[in-house]
Amino acid sequence: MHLAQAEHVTCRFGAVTALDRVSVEIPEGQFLGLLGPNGAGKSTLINLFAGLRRPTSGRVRLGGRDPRHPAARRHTGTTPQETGLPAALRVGECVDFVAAHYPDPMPRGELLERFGLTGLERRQTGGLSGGQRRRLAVALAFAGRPRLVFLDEPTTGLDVEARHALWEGVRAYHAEGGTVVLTSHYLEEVEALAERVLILDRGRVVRDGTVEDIRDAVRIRRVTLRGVFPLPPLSGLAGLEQEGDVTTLLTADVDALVRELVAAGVPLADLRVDAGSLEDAFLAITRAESEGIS
Ligand SMILES: Nc1ncnc2c1ncn2[C@@H]1O[C@H](COP(=O)(O)OP(=O)(O)OP(=O)(O)O)[C@@H](O)[C@H]1O
Repeated sequence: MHLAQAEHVTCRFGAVTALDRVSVEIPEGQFLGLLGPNGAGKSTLINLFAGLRRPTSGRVRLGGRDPRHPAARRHTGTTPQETGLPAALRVGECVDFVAAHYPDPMPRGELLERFGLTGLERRQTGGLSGGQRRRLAVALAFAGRPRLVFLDEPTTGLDVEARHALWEGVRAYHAEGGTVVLTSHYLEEVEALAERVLILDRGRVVRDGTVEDIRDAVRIRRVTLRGVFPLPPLSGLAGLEQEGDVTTLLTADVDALVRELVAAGVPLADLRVDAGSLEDAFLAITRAESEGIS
């Protein structure tokens, strides 16, 4: 069953087309990573599903209904990119206030524990650190035991420990059958968690598949060499990283690259070839899109 659907959705803001005939179906239980460069339309799509906007054309459905209808959103939790919490309210009061809107909320203690916020019930939200505040905002999306959550950049501004605490909570929710739509600029998080990845670019869906599908579609490989040497001009190079005496070359054609290196007399010390990451594939796809060669 599909919990949420967008059918040929276009959303315009004046002259800007934020979404251009986007269709996507979100089945129950899926962990979907929504990726795209800045301004690709990710937040706009989430806002449509959250019932905050209506599309210029096309149709958006949540549990088979228009998401602007409150009943359609009863089983949905959302953490927008930016959230404001009343500074004078205590953490526990915030949770109780949100939980009161739902028939079967998660017990306060359990919710706070899931997101590493135990012991902060009596703290006013204005006295929380930025990371704690963000985690509370994310936790609130889960207060009503939703079937589907939309998390727009939930880990922005969190340190490593806080990110782990947050992912533990989200992972536990998904392991129990919860459906997650996540946008994040941390692609290694999406790579580790998402079962499906949808890439938007300038309002259009440019890729939709599993992490493996996306990586395989571009077949980017990471070729690593050790040593200090001048690099010759290389054709078909999709990226270059240099750290200390380790050079990493990204390419879709390892054979041709190695031939060029050999021909130029580059010493192939500690040569390693690894599969590219989701981030490598993402950058190759969005670069190709912006150059109009996909
Ligand atoms: N309320 C609005 N008024 C005018 N333009 C808007 C509005 N909301 C979004 N846009 C424009 O629509 C496009 C898509 O924006 P959106 O915020 O959905 O992108 P995004 O993929 O979430 O970007 P980011 O990664 O930067 O958060 C952008 O060009 C943005 O400037």
